[in-house]
Amino acid sequence: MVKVTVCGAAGGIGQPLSLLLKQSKLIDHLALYDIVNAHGVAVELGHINTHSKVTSHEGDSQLKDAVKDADIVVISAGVPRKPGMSRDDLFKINASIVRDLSVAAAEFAPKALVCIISNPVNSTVPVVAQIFKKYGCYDPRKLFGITTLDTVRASTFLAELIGANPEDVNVPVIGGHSGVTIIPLLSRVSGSEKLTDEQREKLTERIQYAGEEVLKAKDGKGTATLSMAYAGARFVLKLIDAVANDVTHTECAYIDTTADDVGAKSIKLLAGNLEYFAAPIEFGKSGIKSILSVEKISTFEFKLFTTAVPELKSSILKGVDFITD
Ligand SMILES: NC(=O)c1ccc[n+]([C@@H]2O[C@H](COP(=O)([O-])OP(=O)(O)OC[C@H]3O[C@@H](n4cnc5c(N)ncnc54)[C@H](O)[C@@H]3O)[C@@H](O)[C@H]2O)c1
Ligand SMILES: O=C(O)C[C@H](O)C(=O)O
Repeated sequence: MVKVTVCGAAGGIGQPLSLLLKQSKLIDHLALYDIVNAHGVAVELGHINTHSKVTSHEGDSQLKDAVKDADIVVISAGVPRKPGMSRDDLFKINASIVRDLSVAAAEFAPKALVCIISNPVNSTVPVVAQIFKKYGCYDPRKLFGITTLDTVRASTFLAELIGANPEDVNVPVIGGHSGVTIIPLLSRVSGSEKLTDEQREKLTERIQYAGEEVLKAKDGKGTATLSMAYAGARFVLKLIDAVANDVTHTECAYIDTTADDVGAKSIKLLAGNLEYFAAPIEFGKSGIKSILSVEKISTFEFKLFTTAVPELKSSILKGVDFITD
C-alpha cells in the first residue's frame, strides 16, 4: 500500500504534479492537501481510470488525515515569486508554511520520505530537518530538496547548443537552487567539450537564471509550474518506484550532507562543512543510499563552486535558525 501526499495540491505546480502522479500504477492512495480548492482537484482527478484512489483534504483540521502514514510527502505549498523578488524574499511567508506542514508530517508520518519544492529550497530544507529533529524522528536519508528542474533545464539548453537529443543528455547540477548556487557540471557530459569558453559561460548563466526567464515571460503571473511539475514527477516517481519495488535510482537533489558520511567526503573536500548541498545521489526504499562523488570538476566549475559557498552557508543558517526550541 503506497500512499503519497501532495501539500499545495491545488496550486500551479500542485495540480499538474498530482495529475502526473495519478498516472502511476504504483500509488495506491494519492492524498491531496491544500488550504483551498483541494476538493475540486481531487474529484476531477478521481475520474481518471488509473489505479490510485484520490482523497481531498482542505484546511488545518484535515491535515492530519492527509499526511497520516504517508510513504512520501511532497510539499509545494507556498507563495511563488513576483517580478523583482528573489527566492530568498519568499522565506518570510514560505518558511512558516513549510514548518507547519512538516510538523504534521513529523507527527503523523514520521517515517515518510519528504520532498520539498517550496522556495527558497536552500533554506526550507533545513527548516524541515530542524522540525524532524525537534520531534525526534529525523533521518537525513529521507529528506530531499527537489532540484530536478535545474537538471532538466541544463540538459535541454546544452542539447540545443551541441545538437544532441535532449532526452540523451543528463547534466548533473550541484550546489543549491538559487542563482549562483546552481552549479551545472557541463564537463560531465560528452559533447560539451565542443563549447567555447564564451558559450560555456553564457549557458551556465542561462541555467542559473532560468527561473527568472520564466518569471519574466509569465509577466507577473507566476513562476515555473508545468516544467516544475514534470521535474517533480520525474523525481517523485523514481522515489515511488524505489519504495514499491525496492530498486535504486539516481538523481541530483539538495540533501543533508550527513546522509552518507562516505559520499559527503567529496563535498566536504570542496566545501568545508556545508550541512546541505545539491549532489548526485543514489536512493532506495529507505531514502539516500549514497552521495556520489563530486570531486572531478573543471577549473571553471570549481570557480562557480567557490562563488556559491557563502550564499549557501547563509541560506542554510537562515533555515536552521528559524526553528528555535
Ligand atoms: N524547487 C523548484 O525547482 C521550484 C520550481 C518552481 C516553483 N517552486 C516553488 O514552489 C512553490 C509553489 O509554487 P506555485 O507556482 O505552485 O504557487 P501557487 O501559488 O500556484 O500554489 C501554491 C499553493 O499552495 C497553497 N498553500 C498556501 N499555504 C498553504 C498551506 N499552509 N498548506 C497547504 N497549502 C498551502 C495555495 O493555496 C496554493 O494552492 C513556490 O514557493 C515556488 O517558488 C519551486
Ligand atoms: O524561479 C522561481 O522562483 C521558481 C523556481 O525556483 C524556478 O527555478 O523556476
